[in-house]
Amino acid sequence: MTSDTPAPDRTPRPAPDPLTAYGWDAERAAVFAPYAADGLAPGRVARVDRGRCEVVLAAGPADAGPDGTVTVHADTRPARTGGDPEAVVCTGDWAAVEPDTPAGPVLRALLPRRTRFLRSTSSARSEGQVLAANTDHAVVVVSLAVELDLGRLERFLSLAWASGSRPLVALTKTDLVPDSTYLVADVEAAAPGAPVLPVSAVTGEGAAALAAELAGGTAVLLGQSGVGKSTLVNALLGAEVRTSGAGRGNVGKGRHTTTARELLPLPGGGLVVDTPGLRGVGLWEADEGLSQVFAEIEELAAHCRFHDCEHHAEPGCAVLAAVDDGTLSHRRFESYRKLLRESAWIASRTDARLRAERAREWRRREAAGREMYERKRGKGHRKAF
Ligand SMILES: Nc1nc2c(ncn2[C@@H]2O[C@H](COP(=O)(O)OP(=O)(O)OP(=O)(O)O)[C@@H](O)[C@H]2O)c(=O)[nH]1
Ligand SMILES: [Zn+2]
Repeated sequence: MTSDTPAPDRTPRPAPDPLTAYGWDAERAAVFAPYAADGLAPGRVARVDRGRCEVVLAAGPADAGPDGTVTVHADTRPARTGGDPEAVVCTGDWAAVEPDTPAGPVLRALLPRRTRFLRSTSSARSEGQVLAANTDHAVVVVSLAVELDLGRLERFLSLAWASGSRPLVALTKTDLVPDSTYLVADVEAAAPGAPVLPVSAVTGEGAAALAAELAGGTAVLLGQSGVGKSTLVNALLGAEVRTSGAGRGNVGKGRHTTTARELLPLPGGGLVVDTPGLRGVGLWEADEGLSQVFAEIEELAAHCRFHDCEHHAEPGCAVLAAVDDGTLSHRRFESYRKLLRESAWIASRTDARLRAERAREWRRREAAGREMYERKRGKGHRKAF
């Protein structure tokens, strides 16, 4: 191609990659280049179940599906995990697949994850369990039909932030409350940095706005049972899309489609991951998320006299001062402390190394506290602040 020709460029463009609808982009293609050179195909994991997974690949001419993809089944054991315990295949992963081996398609490697939802395991092992990978949006679903539990909302939001996904709050069942203005305001105050969308499956309010928010990526829905997650997923999918997978039948030898997958393309663009284990989970590795959810408290904490202030009774604590003068609500402060404690407890339970470190830290603090106390006593008066 010459750069000095004024005529419009009429070179034929390649057809859009069918995997684009599944989140394939230039950056992923660049990371994948060495695998492509090895003759491997990129695919997105749509479901994992007992050592087997479903992977969506761009279809060849022989097995053209309606959207240009084909779903294949493979073992979840990729060849190159580098011993990383987190490198266990999960829904949403991108993989390098050798499509045609005598044993069927084989996963050769996993691409690095941009985001992931982790759950700490109940065992003593320190690694978490990955529930979903490469999600861009985390929709925290809250029902307006029952009393708002802002503490629970804050917990889900910290999980969302910690995953690396962009949080979004969907307030469902607005048709059941006469005026949701104050409820929306309360939720907004508890969710800094996250858009809050009131929706109703009955009136259709907010459905288009939500679809527009999710159009550009992969979303997961989090929330308590009964808040309306399935209803929301169905509304996003539309009835047609749900059944179209079943109508596809067999494609190609040894390959077949399935309706059981958990990675569901939305008609307006984007995908939703609907993994049973992901809907209402406990807190795991959410410290980073907590500082996002409680951004204003972390900001106050920067002004505490001691940089490691725990906001209990320390002198010069800016957080306690804000609670005292009413700028920080007591409820929010307590919620912050509760979630921090819970998060630290889970971390310590699952990580012996951290436990040992923490014991050392407490000993150090105790000694420092004793020393300070002795010094104060020695001076015979309390320092004013
Ligand atoms: N009035 C009203 N009812 C709704 C709305 N959305 C969901 N519901 C009802 O709420 C109930 C629970 O909805 P689901 O979508 O099953 O809730 P879920 O969050 O998926 O629940 P789990 O599957 O248990 O996690 C159902 O009876 C729905 O019909 C809404 O916007 N308005
Ligand atoms: Zn403090």
